[in-house]
Amino acid sequence: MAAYKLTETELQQALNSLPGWQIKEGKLYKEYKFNSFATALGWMVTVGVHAEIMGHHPEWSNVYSTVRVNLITHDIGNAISNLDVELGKKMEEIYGK
Ligand SMILES: C[C@H](O)[C@H](O)[C@H]1CNC2=NC(N)=NC(=O)C2=N1
Repeated sequence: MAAYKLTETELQQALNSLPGWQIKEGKLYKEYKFNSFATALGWMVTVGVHAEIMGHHPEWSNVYSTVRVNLITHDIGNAISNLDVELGKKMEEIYGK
């Protein structure tokens, strides 16, 4: 799917449906907490499969049971796109399972 830069209005609407997410240094950011390293890693693997299917990949880091995620689209000059929102929603869906 093609990536397009979101307008400020679209971005605000997206944030309303992404609990705990914020704009940090120009990226869509969230810190996820898990019960254990294994749970965090399992979530990352499932999200990673979806990222690969989408052809859209997160910047993220893991320390024990914490995963910090930054979503940005390199192909459109490092702007937040529809694909970042789609991936963020997929992360929420998998986190809630
Ligand atoms: C060709 C390939 O689909 C592109 O390079 C994709 C890969 N994954 C990507 N991931 C992210 N986060 N941004 C991109 O612009 C991007 N581009």
